[in-house]
Amino acid sequence: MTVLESIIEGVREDLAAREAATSFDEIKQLSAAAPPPHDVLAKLSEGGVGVIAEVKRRSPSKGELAEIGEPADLAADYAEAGARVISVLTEQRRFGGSLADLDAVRKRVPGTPILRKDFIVSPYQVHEARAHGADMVLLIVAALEQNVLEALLDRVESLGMAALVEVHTAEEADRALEAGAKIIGINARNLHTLDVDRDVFGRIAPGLPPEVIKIAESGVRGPSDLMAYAGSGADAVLVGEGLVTSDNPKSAVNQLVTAGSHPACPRPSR
Ligand SMILES: O=P(O)(O)OC[C@@H](O)[C@@H](O)c1c[nH]c2ccccc12
Repeated sequence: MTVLESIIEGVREDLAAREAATSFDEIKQLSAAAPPPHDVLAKLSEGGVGVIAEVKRRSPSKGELAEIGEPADLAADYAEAGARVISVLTEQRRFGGSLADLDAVRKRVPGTPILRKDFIVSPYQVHEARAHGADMVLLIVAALEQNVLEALLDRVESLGMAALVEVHTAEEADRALEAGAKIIGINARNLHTLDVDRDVFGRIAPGLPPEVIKIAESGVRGPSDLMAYAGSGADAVLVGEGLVTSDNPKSAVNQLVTAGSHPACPRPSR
């Protein structure tokens, strides 16, 4: 079993427990009653290279990353420093996240779009994300059959949310396009082995249509990595570890935001 498969096994067990407590009909009603979602697509199209800053407590590759006191405080720092979207990991077993973290962040940064970062395998989780105030969810191509990917993408868009469709290979990128993805995240980390290869973005992104929003995920250590991804056509970078392990996450975000809006930074092609 690969790392991805074993994570998903745990996710399905935890999901079954939540489904037993709150029915699909109930979670649908809760999602319909939530305040309307932010327009993530517009936010990511603002020009320059944006920063998606992640609230990440631990990771399967590194274990405990940082003692994140209050995720809401961290998120407030990210937002004040100019992050366009805040990503909150809600997977519990490997990443130490929770829907409670999502709730806390939502409450603190009402004006900033939030990405629910989890291993989404069922429409239940999409409604759950919306019910807890998320504006965007992650859909990992490697984890989903094509028909399931397409059904989940439709579900996300029908709720007015955006999907970050994650790929790691050119074949997965073709599947993402086939499904109609508008925002594609190219993850430098292989979720089967956890190896990071920062060149993956530069190999795949130039082959994507210009209108697709391209996000470089993982392995960003600072402004020079952002500039390199920008040179290959990134609209935004998604950063976790480099921020939570920094002495000053707020200034780390600020440095990335400054680099992404600097005149010398290559512009996205759209
Ligand atoms: O901590 P990093 O290397 O900056 O990476 C952030 C983000 O890309 C990473 O957390 C991630 C990308 N895709 C995922 C899928 C599931 C869980 C986590 C992820």
